[in-house]
Amino acid sequence: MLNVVLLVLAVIPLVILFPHIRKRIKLSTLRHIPGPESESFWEGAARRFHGPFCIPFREHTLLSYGRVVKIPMRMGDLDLAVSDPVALSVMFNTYREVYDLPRWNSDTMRSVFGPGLTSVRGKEHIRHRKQLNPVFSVRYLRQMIPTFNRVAQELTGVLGDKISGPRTELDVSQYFSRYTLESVGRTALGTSFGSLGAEDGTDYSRALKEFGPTLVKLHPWRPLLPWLRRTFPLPLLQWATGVLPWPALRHMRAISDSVYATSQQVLRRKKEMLKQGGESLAQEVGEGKDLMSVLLQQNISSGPDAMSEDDLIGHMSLLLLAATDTTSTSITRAIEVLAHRPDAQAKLRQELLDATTRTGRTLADFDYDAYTDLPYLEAVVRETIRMYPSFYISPRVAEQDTVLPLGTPIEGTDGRPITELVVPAGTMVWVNVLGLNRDKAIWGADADEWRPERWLAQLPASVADAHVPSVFANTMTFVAGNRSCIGYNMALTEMRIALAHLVLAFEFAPSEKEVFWRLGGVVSPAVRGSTSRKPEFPVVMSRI
Ligand code: HEM
Repeated sequence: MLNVVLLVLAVIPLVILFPHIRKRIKLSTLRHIPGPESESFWEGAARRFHGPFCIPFREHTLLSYGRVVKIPMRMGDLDLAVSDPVALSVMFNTYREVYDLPRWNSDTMRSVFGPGLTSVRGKEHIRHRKQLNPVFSVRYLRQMIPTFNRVAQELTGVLGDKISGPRTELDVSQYFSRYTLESVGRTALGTSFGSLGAEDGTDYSRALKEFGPTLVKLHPWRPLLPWLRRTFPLPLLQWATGVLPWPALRHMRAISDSVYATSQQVLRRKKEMLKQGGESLAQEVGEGKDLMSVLLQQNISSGPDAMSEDDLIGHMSLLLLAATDTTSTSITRAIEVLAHRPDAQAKLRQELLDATTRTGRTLADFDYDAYTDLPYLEAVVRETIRMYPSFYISPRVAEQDTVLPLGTPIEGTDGRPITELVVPAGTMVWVNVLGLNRDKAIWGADADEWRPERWLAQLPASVADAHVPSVFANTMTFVAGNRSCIGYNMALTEMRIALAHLVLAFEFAPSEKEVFWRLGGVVSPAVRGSTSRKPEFPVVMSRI
């Protein structure tokens, strides 16, 4: 009897550890891929690669080792970062059902926001995406231009009021954030979050802003979430988040409650207006043309495929989250480079002046085509999102063993060429957005330089020859495949409009304070020496 008990006790750990041991053995095929050193068996390079101040290490890792990078993780695990266009094409096309968001990622989003696009996986994602795709078409975007113009005018009005004297230093970060939140609030949800000049914003806008930095604090524990969700009932987990003495977790719970309550309130009001019909809808902020109103009307005729109230609430919350900081930090990056490059700033301002004079219209009357017909503005936008993507990496996990062919072989650490990657199931494969956007073999020797002029001439043949699987301008900024950014056209439009209004109204020069970039969900600006957790971007402004 004792022997049987001992045997069982010996077998249990083996059963638990077997999948991990098998994965470690399979991972050994990747051992000669170049990458940063591990700090220790327990830590790998995880602490340096994730966390608020990881940006310099991330940039070094993603830009220095070539198109495939091996990143040692905790307890001997390995992640890959891939920027080889052929391998990425195979991931996004042939293996589109194999490489999905990791479960810890979608489970986090689901726990906080409910079932939005980034919370669902596999077939459920395909169904939701099919329902949402049409409302993101350029057809609807064209109708939103007057709203974006109005919000951009509010932005320049609020900033103009803050300028006292010929040159004033302002922290514009919060105002750019409010511009993007208000733009997407009015056009996507048909709701307003109040004046762009209000000092503190609403509970909802604060909750959305605090999500990213709080998530970065909880990141090391996220891999446990799928297991917790499988093991314990949801009400118990929800109760625990409210009582455990863990400030970041409790904060996340408060964020979740606040976002859910507001989205629910907006949705119920919208449904009520829809029931009352045309007159009532026309008086709403979005005049019944906002994406949620369109979606609700589509939903009525969708029969059994109609989205539930929880689905719609999840979509609303996640759309706002995905739309706000990503776009505002891209606008901030553009203003940062323009402040350092007065020549480019003057050239852009001249193009805008010429266009308003030629057409006899002010920017407030510009439509979609008028904005896309400004080559230098377009070049500034493209070059900024190429050089400074809001996400340097995008996560995917291999759900089964796969082989990814490489377009260009890499040299292994043993000096031998590697032509394909044998990727075991369960391996994290990060899409190396930054690496691809700055790949010198694709973009040329000046790939690390912000040079909008590259977009005014024919791009080098190497760009077309690389066949980058991209949704915009051969860059990986919005990723690609069935999980690519659904709102990229809206983001680009908001950027064009904000930059046009800002550069025509103000001149920008760098602050003497040192600005650096850290991870707060997306890559966000901060001031060296400041203790603030919020994004900060001081810039010297004068009225034109
Ligand atoms: C410059 C601004 C933006 C950037 C750089 C950006 C980038 C991205 C990236 C990289 C992804 C893919 C993430 C992944 O594959 O893991 C993504 C997904 C997404 N984005 Fe954006 N985004 C921006 C603006 C927007 C806007 C304005 C909206 C909505 C109006 C939006 C809505 C979404 C949604 C809903 C997803 C999830 C798509 C899915 O899982 O099917 N984004 N975005």
